[in-house]
Amino acid sequence: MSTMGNPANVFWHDCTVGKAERQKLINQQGCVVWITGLSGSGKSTLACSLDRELHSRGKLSYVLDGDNVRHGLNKNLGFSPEDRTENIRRVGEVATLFADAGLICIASLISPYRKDRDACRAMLTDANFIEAMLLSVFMNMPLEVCEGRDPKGLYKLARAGKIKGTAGFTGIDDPYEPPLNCEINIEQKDGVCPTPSEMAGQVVSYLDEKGFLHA
Ligand SMILES: Nc1ncnc2c1ncn2[C@@H]1O[C@H](COP(=O)(O)OS(=O)(=O)O)[C@@H](OP(=O)(O)O)[C@H]1O
Ligand SMILES: Nc1ncnc2c1ncn2[C@@H]1O[C@H](COP(=O)(O)OP(=O)(O)O)[C@@H](O)[C@H]1O
Repeated sequence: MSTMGNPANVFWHDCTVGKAERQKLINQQGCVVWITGLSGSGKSTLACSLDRELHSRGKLSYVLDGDNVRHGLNKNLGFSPEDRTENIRRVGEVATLFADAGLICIASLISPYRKDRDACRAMLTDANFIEAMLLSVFMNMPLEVCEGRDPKGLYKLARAGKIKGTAGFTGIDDPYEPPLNCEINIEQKDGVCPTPSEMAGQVVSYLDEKGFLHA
């Protein structure tokens, strides 16, 4: 099975209910909040906090978390560079469908390679709009902080050379390429990390300011 290009003899079929009508129905604009950062940087924490905050405001959102998606849709993928690229591509495609459905899709993945994140942004850039429908959030936490948290004990395993398979562990022996430009940068101030609700608040303010919270 080839994942490159479009299969032959396959044609696009449009339905009469369009994105604008769906958005009007739920009074919001479909988009993707893409959270990237090292393992332990707080991606899932922010994703859940943001999901809850949007829900409490009557906005429909859905979280695509790397760890969770790897239990189903992407269960055949590992952590080689090729597999990570395919992981991000598939989640990017699913997130694009959710955004087209009118939802605020929160994608939370390490997504370590710039070219893969750029490809997702390109999927979500509509020629009719100046701004992309993807809002990139960088969990800009130092490796020492992430490693200090180590809730799953994976950094410990990585340092001991016990991560199985051919792939390295991100930040230890596999690269993480920080975004060159992101819409939101979450970082510590005076050595203190913002709380989950402060981080979510930062994203909600941005979504509100850009008009995504109304049709
Ligand atoms: N080798 C290696 N490198 C990085 N991460 C690893 C690895 N092996 C397993 N894990 C666990 O997988 C979670 C990251 O999955 P992602 O789909 O977000 O990764 S990626 O975007 O494809 O790089 C990651 O979850 P988070 O800690 O939530 O980031 C880890 O729990
Ligand atoms: N803003 C925060 N302040 C303090 N601890 C946090 C914060 N965000 C996350 N954590 C803690 O850090 C650990 C890793 O968070 P998690 O959201 O699982 O990260 P990731 O999804 O990037 O691996 C968890 O134990 C979580 O409770």
